[in-house]
Formats: sequence, structure tokens, C-alpha cells
Amino acid sequence: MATRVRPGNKRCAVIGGSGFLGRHLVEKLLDKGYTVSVFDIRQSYELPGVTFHLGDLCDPQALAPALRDVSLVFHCASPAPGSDNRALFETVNIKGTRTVIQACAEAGVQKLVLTSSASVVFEGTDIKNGGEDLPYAKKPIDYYTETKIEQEKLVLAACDKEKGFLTVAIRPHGIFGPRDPQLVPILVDTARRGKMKFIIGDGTNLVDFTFVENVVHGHILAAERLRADSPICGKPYHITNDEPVRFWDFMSDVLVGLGYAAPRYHLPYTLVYGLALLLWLLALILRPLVSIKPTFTPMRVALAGTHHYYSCERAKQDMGYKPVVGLKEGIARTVQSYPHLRQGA
Ligand SMILES: NC(=O)C1=CN([C@@H]2O[C@H](COP(=O)(O)OP(=O)(O)OC[C@H]3O[C@@H](n4cnc5c(N)ncnc54)[C@H](O)[C@@H]3O)[C@@H](O)[C@H]2O)C=CC1
Ligand SMILES: CC(C)CCC[C@@H](C)[C@H]1CC[C@H]2C3=C(CC[C@]12C)[C@@]1(C)CCC(=O)C[C@@H]1CC3
Repeated sequence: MATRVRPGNKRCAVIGGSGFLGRHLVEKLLDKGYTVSVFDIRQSYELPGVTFHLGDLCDPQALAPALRDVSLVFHCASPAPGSDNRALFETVNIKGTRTVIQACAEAGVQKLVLTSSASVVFEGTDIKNGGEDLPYAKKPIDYYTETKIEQEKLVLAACDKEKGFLTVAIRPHGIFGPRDPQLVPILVDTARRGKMKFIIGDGTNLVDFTFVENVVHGHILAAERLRADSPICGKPYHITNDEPVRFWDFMSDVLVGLGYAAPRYHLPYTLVYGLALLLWLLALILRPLVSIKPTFTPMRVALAGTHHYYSCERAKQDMGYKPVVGLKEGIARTVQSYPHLRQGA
């Protein structure tokens, strides 16, 4: 174990800092006077006050220079959730997270904040105002979720007040905002291919979508409240917009804001889920011959057709969390940030 870095120093590292959430987090940390080391497999921007370290988080030698003299680490790297590469998820999310914990210990880091996901409790059936006491999914719906569960368990179990190494996990849900590479681009691509005409189920299911700045706010609050005498040590926290919305209303607001038609026709949930499952199996069987990437994966269909919204009462109580940007404003700012994805652009 290395000498502990001076507590409270304003140097931190963001693993996955080139990504969507990571970059928003880095920008806010800079605003708050931190100097930031970004560790990622790619560099997607440059900013004064940020040092980039390129490497794979599974490689302890590559990680070490990024953690030098750093007291606080945010770990928000992951393979894209839409991938079905089980080996990659296991390597990065499980083995890689063990490596991150070990590297933190060796560098004398005192605080580790993990970006987990509210999906760690989601099994494809309704969750209404779910608290953090819900059990982890026994049958996770995909490899992403399966490995996010193991990752969260590893990080929370590593919390050790005696050794002065404190951890916490933030569980956001449905992050959206400017530069998101997933939600809006996939939605628009599906609309452009004429596949966003249908509502899966009756369209009344409520879901949390969380504006990226609220997720960042939750991470920084957690980091700043993480002390040996704080109740947040070793615990997971839901961070949402605290405004559950009908899944299909949210999709329609984004689509209409960008000039596309809102979905109108209803399809039964079980039919679409069954078809998505069949297509997924077919893609698996044919993988050695041809690569099929279905838009409607079982995970996406389950997310689109069930209730899944979460209580963030615990974050409000233990760390004074309150969303800083409302859903309506978040949607407006998101839509405005994608001029190139507008209908006809
Ligand atoms: N986008 C969403 O709706 C949600 C995301 N999350 C979690 O938030 C975190 C951030 O997600 P996003 O910013 O949306 O994803 P992103 O794909 O934009 O960012 C992830 C970053 O991790 C990096 N990365 C991947 N593998 C790496 C490796 N082996 N070594 C070093 N860097 C690596 C990527 O290059 C990328 O820059 C992830 O942990 C994800 O599981 C949780 C809930 C919802
Ligand atoms: C094709 C349409 C039915 C859906 C298009 C939008 C979807 C791409 C997104 C709607 C909900 C999103 C979501 C995630 C990814 C993008 C969506 C499926 C996550 C799986 C990202 C990672 C997580 O941890 C949970 C997210 C839940 C919501």
C-alpha cells in the first residue's frame, strides 16, 4: 500500500472520462476547481486542466500514472450496453474493476465513486418507485446488467474505513443530454428507418430518464460527502430526475422536438418481446456466418414496455440530493444540441 494522498486535495481521476457522462463530469469538476486526470482507451477532446492517460483499465501498469497523487477516483467506464460481447463485459466490468480497486489501493487513493446502474435490479418486469433495498436481479436481462451487478458488489465490498479506502455506487437510469451517443442517435436512426411508428404495449408505462447534469451532480455530492463518519460509505444510491414519465411520451417529445412523427400504433408487449427474443437467438446462432444487430433487442423492448422508476429518497436524505435540471428543460436542451439529427438535416 502506497502512502495516502493528502486528504481533500483537489486532484481526481475520471476513468472513462472521454465518454458521454465522463466528459460532463470532467467539465463540472473543472468548474469546481479540481484538476483532473482522464483515463480512457480513447481521447475525444482537449481541455485546459485535464491530463489524458490512454490505456485499458484492465492494465494496472497503464492505470498507475493516472492515479498518482490523486485522492478521489470516479469509475464510469464500460463497454456500450447495446453490445452482446459477453467476454468483453466480463473482462472490462468485472476483471477491470478488480484491477481499478487494486490500483487505487496501491496509489493511496481514498475515495472511489462507481457509476453503477439502476438496471442492476431490473429483470424485465415492473418496478414502481423501487428503493435500493430491492435485491439484485437474479436473472439479469443481458450481459451488461449481469456484469454491472458484479462490478457494483466488488466496489461496495472494497469499502474499508480501517484502511481509509471509502467507496460508494451511483445508480443512474436512462441518462440523456447533449453528446449522448446512444438514446437520441438510436431513436433518430430507428425513426429514419421508418420503425418508430409503433408503441409497445398500452403506452402508459412510467420510466425514469435522467438529465446528464443531474447524474453529474449526484456523483460530485457523493464524492464530497464520502467520509468515514458518513452513512453513504459502501452503499448504492439511485440518482434520477425524480420525475417518472411515460416512456412513450418521452420518446415522442424528443422525436417531435427534432421534427419526426410521434409513434401512434399499438403492438402487444408479449408479441414484440417474443419476436425480439427469437431474433436475438437467431443472431446468436448465425453469428459465425453473419453479423445481425437487431434494433429491438429483448432488453430494449423490456425497457420500452414496462414500468421502471426508482425512488431517490435515500440520496435526498443522506447527501442532500435534488435534481438541478427539470425534465422539460433537459429535453429542450437535448433536442437543441442535435441540429444534425433533425428531420431533413
Ligand atoms: N447511458 C446510460 O443511460 C447509463 C449509463 N450508465 C453507466 O454510466 C457509465 C458511463 O456511460 P456512458 O457515458 O453512457 O458511456 P460511454 O460509452 O459514452 O462512455 C464509456 C467510456 O468508457 C471507456 N472505456 C470502455 N472500455 C474501457 C476500457 N477497457 N478501459 C478504459 N476505458 C474504457 C470508453 O472509451 C468510453 O469513453 C457506464 O458505467 C454505464 O454503465 C448507467 C446507467 C445509465
Ligand atoms: C428503439 C426504441 C424502442 C428505443 C430507442 C431508445 C433506446 C435506445 C433507449 C431507451 C431507454 C434507454 C436505456 C438505456 C440505453 C438506451 C435506451 C435503451 C440503458 C440500457 C443504458 C445503460 C443502463 O444502465 C440502463 C439504461 C436504461 C435505459
